Amino acid sequence: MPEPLHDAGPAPAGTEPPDGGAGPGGADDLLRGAGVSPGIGAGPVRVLAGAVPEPPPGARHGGDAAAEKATALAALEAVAAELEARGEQAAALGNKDGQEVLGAQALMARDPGLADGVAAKVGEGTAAPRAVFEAFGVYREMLAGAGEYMAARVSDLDDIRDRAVTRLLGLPMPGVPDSDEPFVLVARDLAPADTALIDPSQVVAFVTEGGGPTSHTAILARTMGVPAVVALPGATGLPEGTRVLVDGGAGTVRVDPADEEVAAARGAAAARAALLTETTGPGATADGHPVPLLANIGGPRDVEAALMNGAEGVGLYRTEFLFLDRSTPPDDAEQERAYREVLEAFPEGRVVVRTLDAGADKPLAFLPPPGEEPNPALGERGLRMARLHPEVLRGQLAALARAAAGVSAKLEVMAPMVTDAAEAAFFAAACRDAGIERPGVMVEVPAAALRARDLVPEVEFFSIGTNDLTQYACAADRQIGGLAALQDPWQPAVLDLVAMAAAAAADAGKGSGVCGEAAADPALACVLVGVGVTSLSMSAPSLPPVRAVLARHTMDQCREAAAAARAARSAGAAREAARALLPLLPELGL
Ligand SMILES: C=C(OP(=O)(O)O)C(=O)O
Ligand SMILES: [Mg+2]
Repeated sequence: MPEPLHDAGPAPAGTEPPDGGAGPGGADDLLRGAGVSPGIGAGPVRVLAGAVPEPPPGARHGGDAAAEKATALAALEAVAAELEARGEQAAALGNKDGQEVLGAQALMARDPGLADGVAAKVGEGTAAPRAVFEAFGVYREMLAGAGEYMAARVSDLDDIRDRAVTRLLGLPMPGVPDSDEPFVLVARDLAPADTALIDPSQVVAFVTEGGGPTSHTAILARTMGVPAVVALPGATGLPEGTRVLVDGGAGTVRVDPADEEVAAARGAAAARAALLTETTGPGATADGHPVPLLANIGGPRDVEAALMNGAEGVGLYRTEFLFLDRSTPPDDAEQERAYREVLEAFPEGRVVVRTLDAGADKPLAFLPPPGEEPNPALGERGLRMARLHPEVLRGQLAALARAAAGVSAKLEVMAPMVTDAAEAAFFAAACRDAGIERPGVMVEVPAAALRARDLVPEVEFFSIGTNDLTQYACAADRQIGGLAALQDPWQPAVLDLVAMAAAAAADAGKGSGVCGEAAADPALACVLVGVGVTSLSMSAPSLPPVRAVLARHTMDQCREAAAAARAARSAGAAREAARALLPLLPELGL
């Protein structure tokens, strides 16, 4: 294995070395990945099954066509019934759209034309799994060629086909597994669609092989308050049902933990949580500089956690999270409802809504990229996608303006993936045309940070997205777990870019917040404040530790830590230099 060059980021993933003090069960039982959502979760492993293999072409059945046909049709009926049941589960979780999509899928599975196609293939001697696969193929081609809207339904069809083929081949079912007890969800990676139906009370932790600290899995886990470890090689090799103890702060997974170890870990987590509730009220440094602490949310269902953790408003409403599990564009009334519900939850507060960030790590079936993209993160996403579909942008802005009418919360709207002043001006004009007075932009492309002075006159505020800013500054795809050490916002280059954006905003008398995951690291939060950012937004469970740590440090301490971090030559050295100047909260392990 090559010598690691980057001392920053999580401990190298893998099994702890023999001298690592692995505790009961031996060294081999402690696995290490990157801890991305703190907390303790213990339970049996349930593995999210990977891709379903294509049944081999030319596979023939044994000669009893009638029995083979009955088997194939029974599999389709079982899939339809299962989809309906999942639809009811989704409805019980308040996800009516999910229920609609699943209901439509159940209808497709029962389509008489599809059954006829399967029967005809079986009649020709084709084995049931292959017959189902080929019969779906005919529909697939029809849909794919029937315009953009229908093409988006191909993935729904593929899902039904895969479920039926899986049953017929006797393989584990794709998608989030069912379980009659809370479990640890283990996966190669979690796609947005996989997570749409997760019931947070059933999943006690996430463990994935892929994904970096800013991947979708990490963000989702933090928002849900579920402990998570990503970038853990071989995680999906953990046998189904194995009991594990996940420490989402330390990034470890203990296999077959002793009961006392689970109890001790839970006790420590509870003590830590109790200590954190001692600092309350609006965010501020020890010497009274206000630093509004806002929440990152993905929809109305995250509001409760935001309020419970004392969010002063919303700093990033990721609107694309509302629509990840559907293949049709949301209608105006539906959007307005989802926005108004959040605005009403923060009377007099600030609510920053981001327009759809479709593409790359957040694909939306109803806004597919116009062509094949070898590098989706560098492709059509965010505002670029909105420029390709101006009617979608206009519809969203109009729904936002209507939602804000008559509510006391202050609506601000920002665009993702903005590169230059012309794009910022385009977006601000679209907002103002819709009656939105406070347009802003995310600064998450290095070009936008480098030329922040050109962008700032066009808008009312900046919100710095350190997840993408780090990805692009360090040329390290945030989806790739193996690059976790380079996806570290402590990289001095990233801190320099943040400082440039913050300075440009301050000189223009405007605010600049950070809404990337960097804001959730208490020490880095102090550094960001010292660098000049004026508010911090993060997933709700991260608010108490950041509030507590900020309250222990003066603005001067933050500035000194920031200067020391920026003077360092690596992410690890920057972290160390800053921490040496920040007493933090050692009693909390910070
Ligand atoms: C907040 C950000 O946006 P997202 O993670 O949704 O891309 C970011 O890039 O830092
Ligand atoms: Mg981003």
